[in-house]
Amino acid sequence: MPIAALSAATRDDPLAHITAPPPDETDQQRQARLIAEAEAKRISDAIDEEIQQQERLAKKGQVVKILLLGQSESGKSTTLKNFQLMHSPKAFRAERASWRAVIQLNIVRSIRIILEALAEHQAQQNAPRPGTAQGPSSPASDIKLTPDHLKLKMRLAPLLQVEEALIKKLSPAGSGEVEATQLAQAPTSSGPIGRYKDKELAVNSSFAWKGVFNRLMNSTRDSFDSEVIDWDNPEDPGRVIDACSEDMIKLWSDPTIKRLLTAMSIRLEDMGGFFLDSIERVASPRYVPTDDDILRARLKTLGVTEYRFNIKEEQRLGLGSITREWRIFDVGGQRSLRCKRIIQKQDGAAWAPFFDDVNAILFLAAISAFDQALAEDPGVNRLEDSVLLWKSICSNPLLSQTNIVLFLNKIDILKAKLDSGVRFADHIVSYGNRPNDVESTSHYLRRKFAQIHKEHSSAGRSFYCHFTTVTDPKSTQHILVDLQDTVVRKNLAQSHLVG
Ligand SMILES: Nc1nc2c(ncn2[C@@H]2O[C@H](COP(=O)(O)OP(=O)(O)OP(=O)(O)O)[C@@H](O)[C@H]2O)c(=O)[nH]1
Ligand SMILES: [Mg+2]
Repeated sequence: MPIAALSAATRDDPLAHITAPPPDETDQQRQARLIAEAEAKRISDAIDEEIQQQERLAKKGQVVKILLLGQSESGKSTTLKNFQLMHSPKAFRAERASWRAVIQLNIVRSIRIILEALAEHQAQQNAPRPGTAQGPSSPASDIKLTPDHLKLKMRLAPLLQVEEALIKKLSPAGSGEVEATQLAQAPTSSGPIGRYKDKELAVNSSFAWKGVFNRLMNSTRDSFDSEVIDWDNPEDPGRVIDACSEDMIKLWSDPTIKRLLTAMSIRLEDMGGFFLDSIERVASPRYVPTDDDILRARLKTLGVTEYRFNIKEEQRLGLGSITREWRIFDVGGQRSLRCKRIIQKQDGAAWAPFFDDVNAILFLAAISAFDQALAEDPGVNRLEDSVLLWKSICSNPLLSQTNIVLFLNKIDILKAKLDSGVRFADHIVSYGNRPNDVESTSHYLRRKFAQIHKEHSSAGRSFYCHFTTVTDPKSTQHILVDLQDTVVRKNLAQSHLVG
């Protein structure tokens, strides 16, 4: 056909030229051609739909859902940070500006606890009340504060105003996402263990607090962006913290104050967000948090947060390389929150869409907390509460098919506590006169948790348990790789893909 015979549009499209119907096509031929084309389209659409369906199914099989459970401060969010550090280190590091503010808040909280202890001691010295924790015969009663201590206390007072500024910074106006009020509450009279624990900054699930530093969060750069922190801003809380750093060091290293804190059973170094041993570095004007600092920072979770990672499995299980999406749900462990949630789950209500097809539960128990009370209920021993929670998870019929991996966490604090002379058997009477060392106590607890698992799990559920210090990224990441393997293997076995 001469080019001149084609329409302008067809001339521009060489394919149209090839597929165009013959110019001398009869009505019959045209009819047959249209039927053939319709049939070809039907087959092509069916193939497309089949491919899409396969993709959907494949995707479904490749999503792994993990639920982090355990009481408040057991280390759930810290475990999640380890996942982030492993699988999206850039995003993890891009949040450093936000964590800097949290760490500053953690420091102020530690100082506040000391200043409140000094005030309490001072009040007791001026007007001793018999029968209280600091009555005349208490271990603290012979500790005398000097005028220098009181001057130090006054010089550190501006730090308390910094607290307010930091909370404001971390709670964007009108977001409704952050419940920061708990930090400024008056101390309760629940004794040394529960006294200070309820004063914490807590964030809601959507992490709007990090939005303040959004530019940095979205950055793909691995370096710290000096645009995000206005180092020269006179309002930057870091300035007051820097100005107070020498006095903070003096306060924390003072032997009388150390003795007073011990006498009042306040072990700041065991609490989350403890940075007083690194004040010089952390309070320095251009401080940028390290990975370890972020893992040690404390920010309480409210609600549920979902994180997604793509995890590539290299040649494991002989199936070649495959990328799976992992969804990890971090649940606030404070008692009121978790009870409500679990009840809701048992009712099959609000949480069902999240958790019905969870592949594994990662349960954390802070076994160093054997001598501590719950912040939310000072009459309850933390370890006992953790064991009861473990029992309720193992025996929950809705979770009977879900694999559970147990992390007996905070081994480092357990060791430090026992080494400092705290006796395990004084709090866990059933321990009897076994050795007061980390090896014996941790294995004793492992057996307890295993026994409950055996008695309350459905038949055939395996017991997976690790001793962990999740603030140590190196050892934790080994364990998480192991966990990934276990979960994937179990998942495949349940889908009858492997034996
Ligand atoms: N030394 C030490 N500190 C730990 C360990 N695990 C967690 N922490 C610290 O304990 C604090 C509490 O940990 P989180 O991960 O916030 O606890 P959580 O279970 O998420 O607590 P909620 O959000 O209240 O449910 C943080 O400051 C952590 O850095 C550990 O193994 N050793
Ligand atoms: Mg948390």
